[in-house]
Amino acid sequence: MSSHGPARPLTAKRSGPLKGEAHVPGDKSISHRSLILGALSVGTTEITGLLEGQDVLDTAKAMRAFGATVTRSDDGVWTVQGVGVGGFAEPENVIDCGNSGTGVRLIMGAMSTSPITATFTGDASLNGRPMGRITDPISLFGAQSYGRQGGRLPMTIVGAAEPVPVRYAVPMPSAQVKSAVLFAGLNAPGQTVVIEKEATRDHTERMLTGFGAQVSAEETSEGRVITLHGQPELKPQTIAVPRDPSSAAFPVAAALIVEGSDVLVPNIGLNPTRAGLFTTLREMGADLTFENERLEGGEPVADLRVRFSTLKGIEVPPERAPSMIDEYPILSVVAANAEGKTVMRGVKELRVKESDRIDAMARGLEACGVTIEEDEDTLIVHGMGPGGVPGGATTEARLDHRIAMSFLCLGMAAKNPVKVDDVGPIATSFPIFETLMGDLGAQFQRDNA
Ligand SMILES: O=C(O)C1=C[C@@H](OP(=O)(O)O)[C@@H](O)[C@H](O)C1
Ligand SMILES: C=C(OP(=O)(O)O)C(=O)O
Repeated sequence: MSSHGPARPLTAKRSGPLKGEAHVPGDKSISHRSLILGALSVGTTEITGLLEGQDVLDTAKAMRAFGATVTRSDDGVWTVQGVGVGGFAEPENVIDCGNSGTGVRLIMGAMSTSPITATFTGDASLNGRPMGRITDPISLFGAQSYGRQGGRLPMTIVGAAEPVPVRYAVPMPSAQVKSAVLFAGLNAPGQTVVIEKEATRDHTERMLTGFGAQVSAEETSEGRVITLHGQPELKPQTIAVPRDPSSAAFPVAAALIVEGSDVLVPNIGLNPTRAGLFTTLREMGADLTFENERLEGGEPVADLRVRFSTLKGIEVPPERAPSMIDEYPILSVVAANAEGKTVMRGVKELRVKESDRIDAMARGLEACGVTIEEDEDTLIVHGMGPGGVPGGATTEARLDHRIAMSFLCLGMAAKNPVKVDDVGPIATSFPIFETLMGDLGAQFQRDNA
């Protein structure tokens, strides 16, 4: 059972050319961080373009539970009146982060160095995901945690009353873990140091600097070493959230595989730690150009112009994985429509997302007639050429928005319709997906229609 109500199936049918502009919602990573850093500032932060998906709404609710005042105006401007670093109040009830790994992990980090106790839970997907990757480093600051077997939610965190600063090498490529440690370090005296072997998305570092914290990053033989000076007074900011490249990935991919398509996806954040998919698609031969490249709020932004293309399979360099980690499901759909095989290695982190994304994509693609090879850390898709995927199956979303959206895109180019058993989870990150794709020309059919 999901916690978002009864399952809502949707079928995607082979669609005519996709045409027009796709205005995708705000960046999910930056939206969570805007709310949390706003709550840790002294004064009022103003946010435009916030992603109003369920994941981010759950983080807004959590920030209220920790004592911040979070409001939305009728024209969609969000304000957060913060309580300052170390100012979190103890929540009166359980914090439900829904489907959001980013939400729960960043908030656990942020509260773990305050003398308060909070209990966290989520939906069936989130309650199955590993939290040891957060409880290990926060225990070094002095926090305690009590969760289910295997470090799973529901979990109670007892924040450190007298936190000490930490030096921590993140054992897996994870921006969530890095960010949780940095947020914990905010309320520890002295310098907290986080080391990452592979660079992951750097929104936390950029935004901490924007909010007035002293943060520096240095490339060394150990990897990227990030140093934060604890107990700053964070200054409220005015934030314009760029549009999410991970959401842009869906109309971009659909346009590449649906014959005759020509789509513009304006104002997309192209932070290099996020843009790996677009590099990969170009290597496959995609007609994808960046127009009007510019800087907005310190982040590179461009309009993406994409046209249907005949693509070839490639080997994706494993070191690129962190910069496109959420895009492998949709890349595997594009790969199924390319000529030759696409090899994706170094992707075992996909197994601990909202679902085991290697298994979810492999089983769904196989059901649609695509040949797959996989091991713990690898997914290989044998392409069937443009429009060559047979389709004609029902695929499982497994409470995972990106799996649901990927299979709908598959259906738009397949010979026979592809049904997704539950598209409810799409509302966590891309609530307007169905309308936006429909406006471009995607053919969807509801069960009762
Ligand atoms: O920090 C973030 O905002 C995110 C980091 C990534 O997770 P990991 O840190 O688990 O790789 C990504 O998958 C997630 O969608 C958002
Ligand atoms: C992995 C994702 O999100 P989270 O970890 O925040 O649930 C995602 O959005 O693809």
